[in-house]
Amino acid sequence: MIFSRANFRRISTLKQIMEAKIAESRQRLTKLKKDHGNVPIDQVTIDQVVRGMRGMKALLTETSRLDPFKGITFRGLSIPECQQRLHGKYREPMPESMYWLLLTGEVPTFDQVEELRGELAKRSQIPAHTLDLLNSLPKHMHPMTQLSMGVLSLGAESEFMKAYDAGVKKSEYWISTLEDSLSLVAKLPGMAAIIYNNVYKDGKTCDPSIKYDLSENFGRMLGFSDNNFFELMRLYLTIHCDHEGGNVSSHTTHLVGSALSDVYKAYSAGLNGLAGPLHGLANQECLKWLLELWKVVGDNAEEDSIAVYVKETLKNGKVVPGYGHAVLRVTDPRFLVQMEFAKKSIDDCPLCKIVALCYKVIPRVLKEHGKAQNPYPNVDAHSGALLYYYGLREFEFYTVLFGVSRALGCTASTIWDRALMLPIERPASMTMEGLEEFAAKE
Ligand SMILES: CC(=O)SCCNC(=O)CCNC(=O)[C@H](O)C(C)(C)COP(=O)(O)OP(=O)(O)OC[C@H]1O[C@@H](n2cnc3c(N)ncnc32)[C@H](O)[C@@H]1OP(=O)(O)O
Ligand SMILES: O=C([O-])CC(=O)C(=O)O
Repeated sequence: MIFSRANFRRISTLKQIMEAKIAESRQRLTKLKKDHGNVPIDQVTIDQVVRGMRGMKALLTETSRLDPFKGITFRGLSIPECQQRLHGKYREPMPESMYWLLLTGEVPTFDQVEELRGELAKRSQIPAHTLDLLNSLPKHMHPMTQLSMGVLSLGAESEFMKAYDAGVKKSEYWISTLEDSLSLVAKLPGMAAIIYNNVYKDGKTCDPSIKYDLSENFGRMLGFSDNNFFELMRLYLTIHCDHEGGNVSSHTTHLVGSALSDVYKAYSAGLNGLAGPLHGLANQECLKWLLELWKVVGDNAEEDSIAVYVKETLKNGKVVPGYGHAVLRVTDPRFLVQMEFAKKSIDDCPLCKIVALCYKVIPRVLKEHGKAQNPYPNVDAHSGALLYYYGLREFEFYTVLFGVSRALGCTASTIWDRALMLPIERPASMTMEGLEEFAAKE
């Protein structure tokens, strides 16, 4: 069943709740700027300027917060708390509930999740020009390039650009940005499924149904029918959705959006950052690396043979994918929750066993190697093994799943950027000479 725009119904509750929250947050921000605008919160060092601004507090992001030792909280809720409070009638948390939480800061009621689920289903139809574009792309083009192009093309229907051209007031930009964001989030699973079926299957994709939630519809469009796979999708799509504002995909979306580009352009840019091997592409790289390791060490791998393989990777000047993090200094809770999922739901998965063994060995080897600030696994170290177990084995597609999920956080943040009327982002840069002058003064 395809849902037409004629069925379009405004999600009045979501908008009303957001309106009230936004009014309150605007007052808080105005007071903060007026009364405390000059309060220093950080000191910038030369090291931070030349080392990717690591740890520099420079962005306002409301949707989530990352603690180096505790990991991510989404609007104050940890991953286990999200599992307890956002699952609806399922075992794992629903991305629809997570989106409501990110947008409003509140855990939704059952009816509110239903309202959002229905609204997203209604908006899921992909415009003909985007379909034609996706169907015209060559199979050898990386799925992330295809997704980014598809998302960019959706901008032809941007409600924000129409509102901007019509001269809508700045204080109302968030409303059309919410419209665009809901449409983007709704269409992403279908676009991802089209890319998957075009590149790896016979090009045929089923339509989403109002009967199912976003995760089950997505799973079915990818050709799966196992309830455990749908549960994995729920978990995957919620835990990858946001990681505060400084990561490459979220920061890029924020930066491009700050120039008042529509959310399709901003998120397409964010996806291009997610497609880098040090960021989201690490999940594909990790599975590739694990499969090669598996070939070498076999089903009954020993810790020693894994250590030898890891040392070889390091000797060749490569990073161990799925390990290390720019902020985290402990094992990523997103890794742990996936490991828990494997223990609960999967009887015999040789790759998951290798992942568990790697978790014993790699931190020790990386510590000995002495370079990585964080020798522990991140989210990407486990996701591929689970997807592979359920039969989603085309690992070049994995980052597309990440992209479907990250849209929740990136669009929610863009709406809040507009709601709080944040200005264009424009930090200062320095020449080496300028830095040397500072150094000389010291
Ligand atoms: C969803 C996500 O984006 S999670 C991250 C996904 N990326 C990966 O898993 C790729 C592997 N990991 C890495 O490359 C890094 O740990 C990053 C990119 C995640 C973080 O980078 P940084 O903050 O610069 O890490 P850090 O400060 O620890 O780096 C110090 C040194 O250790 C090295 N290092 C860090 N992690 C690793 C690793 N997993 N394997 C080998 N070397 C590593 C860095 O390359 C760097 O080397 P250099 O001094 O020769 O340049
Ligand atoms: O926080 C980061 O830099 C990378 C990361 O784990 C994410 O974006 O999910």
